[in-house]
Amino acid sequence: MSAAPTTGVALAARDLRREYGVGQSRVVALDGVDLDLAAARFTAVMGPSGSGKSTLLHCLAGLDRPTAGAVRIGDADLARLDDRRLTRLRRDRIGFVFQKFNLLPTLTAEENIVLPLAIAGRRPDPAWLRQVVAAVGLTDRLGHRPAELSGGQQQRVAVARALVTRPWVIFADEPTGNLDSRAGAEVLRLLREAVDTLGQTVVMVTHDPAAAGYADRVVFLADGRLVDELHRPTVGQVREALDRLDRATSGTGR
Ligand SMILES: Nc1ncnc2c1ncn2[C@@H]1O[C@H](COP(=O)(O)OP(=O)(O)OP(=O)(O)O)[C@@H](O)[C@H]1O
Repeated sequence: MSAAPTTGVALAARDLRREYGVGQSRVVALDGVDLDLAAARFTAVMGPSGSGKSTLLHCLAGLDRPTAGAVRIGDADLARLDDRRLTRLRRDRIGFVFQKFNLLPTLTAEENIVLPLAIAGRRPDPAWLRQVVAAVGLTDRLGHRPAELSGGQQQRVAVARALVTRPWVIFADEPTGNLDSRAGAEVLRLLREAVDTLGQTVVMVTHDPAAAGYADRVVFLADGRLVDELHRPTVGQVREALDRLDRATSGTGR
């Protein structure tokens, strides 16, 4: 497989649909989403509850298969991969940061960070590992287990774990949802720095306009469709766009 793209389009979705259930209980979670994400950019996905943000993230990241449509990440067309290849692509080429950190409690911070490499049977590149650990500010905490770290430090371990494989794309689902605003800001600065200094591509779902204010681009979903987007927005502009969306979707029953 090729190296992570740092220019051009890192990820492309075409006419993405995801339906759940059948008959009366059928729900159209994604209703024809087209999205190109530039490499080495930070994109935030926002929208009202139930608008399809998590479904979109899961389909883009190969955690869920869309009902129809295509997703390309780097040189891979996800629909063409069988389950084994998709699992390998997720392990080697995609980084994840979840709201609930998802660290293994019995492993130290360092062991958690290198876990994706250990699972893949690869050794960490010592210089890269040092750079990642220094970037997340955890050099003096590497021997601690998650329970001995603050929430913000645990999430920084999770960001380092996502960075260590040099993935094509890091997907972050509400990464600051469990953090106070100061720890949340540290994690967001870290993601921003990964984009600016390492050329990392990051996609983040968030409800928080302040978090979206760190992004290069914010796309807005409503009823499973992309309905608006902002480039390099201020937090105020994100709030205004969400207010517009609330007014436009109120009364639609979602
Ligand atoms: N496994 C599932 N089975 C049935 N319906 C589902 C399933 N997952 C999601 N949905 C439905 O699909 C729609 C989109 O859900 P999704 O979780 O993607 O929205 P969201 O924008 O992430 O919401 P939130 O902000 O509340 O997390 C919702 O109507 C939801 O009820």
